[in-house]
Amino acid sequence: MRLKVLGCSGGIGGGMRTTSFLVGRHTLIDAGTGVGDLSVAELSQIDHLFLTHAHLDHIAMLPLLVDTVGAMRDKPLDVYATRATLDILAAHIFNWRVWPDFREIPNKAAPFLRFVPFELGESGSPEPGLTVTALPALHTVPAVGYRLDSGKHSLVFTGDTTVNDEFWPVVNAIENLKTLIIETAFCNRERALAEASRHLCPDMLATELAKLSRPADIYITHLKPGEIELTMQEIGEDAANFRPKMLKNGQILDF
Ligand SMILES: Nc1ncnc2c1ncn2[C@@H]1O[C@@H]2COP(=O)(O)O[C@H]2[C@H]1O
Repeated sequence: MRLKVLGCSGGIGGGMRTTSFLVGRHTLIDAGTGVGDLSVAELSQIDHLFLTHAHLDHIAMLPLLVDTVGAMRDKPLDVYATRATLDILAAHIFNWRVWPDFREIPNKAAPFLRFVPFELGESGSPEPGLTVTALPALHTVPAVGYRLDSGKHSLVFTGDTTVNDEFWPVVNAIENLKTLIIETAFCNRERALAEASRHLCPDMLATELAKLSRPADIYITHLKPGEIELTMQEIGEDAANFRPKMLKNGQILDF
């Protein structure tokens, strides 16, 4: 199975895109600004969107996606997230004020958009050769990470999270773990902000990675613009033995 990074930055500008991964041809993980780089034909092929949480940098393109391709498709776009996250989207985005409620357009019986509750620990298979499982995450709003299992290897994405002891036993039990994409939003100088906004800084990342008991290729995501180089330098110092690499926009990861 193939994952293409459409966006992995903690902000925008200068070619940066916020979080979205295309998995296979029909599945998205999060719908940040990177989704806008797909062609209309590619956008129309998206059948399944798994959201980690409701923050704007992870959902920004969902309203535009469904409006752009809805009429070209013969089935709804299914959005999988916890009930808590779906409730936030219903109340604050698809509320007819910020955006029309595409769960009722063109009609409730055959809508362009469908919400599918997908809770922590739940697994689903959106396309052949891909099983998605929701993993624990701790953020300022309800959040999950995801395990993507091709049957051969698993790739784990933390989503936005801070220090979380519940996450690591689940990851350590994944026998076919190949890749871990983990966030580090801020540099060490911004530790107070990392704690307030429930993210990680390099020092916290090192504490977290010490809980990983399996070998894995480790990629860093969600670096905030303006402190990318410093944060990666600090990661190189604080977590050197894990050889973390910076995840890049456009990068392809096979698993
Ligand atoms: N006190 C705060 N709590 C949460 N987020 C904050 C705060 N101050 C600034 N932010 C920013 O708001 C952003 C919301 O999205 P993120 O969680 O990616 O990252 C967060 C921070 O960059």
